[in-house]
Amino acid sequence: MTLVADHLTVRLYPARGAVHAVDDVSWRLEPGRTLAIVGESGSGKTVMSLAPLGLLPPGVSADIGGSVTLDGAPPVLGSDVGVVFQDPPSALNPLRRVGAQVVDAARLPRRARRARAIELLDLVGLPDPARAADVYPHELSGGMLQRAMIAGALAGEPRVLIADEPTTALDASMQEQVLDVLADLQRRLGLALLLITHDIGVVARMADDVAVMYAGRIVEQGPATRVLDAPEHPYTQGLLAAVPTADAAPGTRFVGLDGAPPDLTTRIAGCAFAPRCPLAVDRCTAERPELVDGVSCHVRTHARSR
Ligand SMILES: Nc1ncnc2c1ncn2[C@@H]1O[C@H](COP(=O)(O)OP(=O)(O)OP(=O)(O)O)[C@@H](O)[C@H]1O
Repeated sequence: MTLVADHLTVRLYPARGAVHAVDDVSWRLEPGRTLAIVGESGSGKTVMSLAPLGLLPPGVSADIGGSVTLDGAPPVLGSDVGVVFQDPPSALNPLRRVGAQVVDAARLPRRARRARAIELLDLVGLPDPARAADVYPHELSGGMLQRAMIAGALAGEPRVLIADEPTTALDASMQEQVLDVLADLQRRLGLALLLITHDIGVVARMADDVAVMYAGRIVEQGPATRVLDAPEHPYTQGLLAAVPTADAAPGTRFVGLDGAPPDLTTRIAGCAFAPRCPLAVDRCTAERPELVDGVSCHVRTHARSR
């Protein structure tokens, strides 16, 4: 089952005004593959991934244009697509046992719930799953909790897992463990993984393909090896400039660039990166570049066509 975003646009309406959070992005995610979404904070990674499933920031409404479909139909949260959030302690209820929360997304009769929770906790490699099911969240380490969150995301037997910064809150050894669990599950269950990350090490280790977002748009997209080893968009080059990429360890984060991303309350006519771009020419501020062979840049496209 292939998850496809087709000209997806998301406009958010917080209490005042509108935010062009996602602006005409398209991608495909095949079973068993990992697509990493990278880009600075605020570039739209989370909204792009979650808004089509009805998951919006609190108090915000949205207009969604284009589509996200799984084999042609809108995906159902839980049973088609599971979501692993960034910060397990805040995503879990401290007053409910871990096992009960793990099976929230599964429609099961009461007496089957504990056994299923234990099965799921075992699937994600928790050493004593029966005990883990009966404890409260504060009794588990951060890494264990994140695994429990992954177990919960799998309760509805989804074909796709969206993981939003799944290792950011963890120390280095826990990060490795959680990535091992994700890679292992993917192999065993044939899951497709949409991985939102700031971490080049995570991209290098996990991703088949990468989409680089800037100001709600995809500026570069392609096989992870190509994008990491030979980035073409000036923004991707800037992101990767200061770090070794080939065998970056998990925990190696993208560096910030000088300057600030644009205000997304107004629609940008040209290339959103033009004001910060060392290569920008007049055309860049006037006309939005298309994504051509995986790169959305007038200067690159022009250079290639010569
Ligand atoms: N609650 C909100 N109210 C108003 N605007 C919001 C809200 N949440 C997100 N946005 C806007 O939507 C845009 C996309 O945000 P999003 O969270 O998807 O970015 P992100 O790339 O996932 O960032 P991060 O890496 O920090 O999670 C940003 O411009 C942000 O300001």
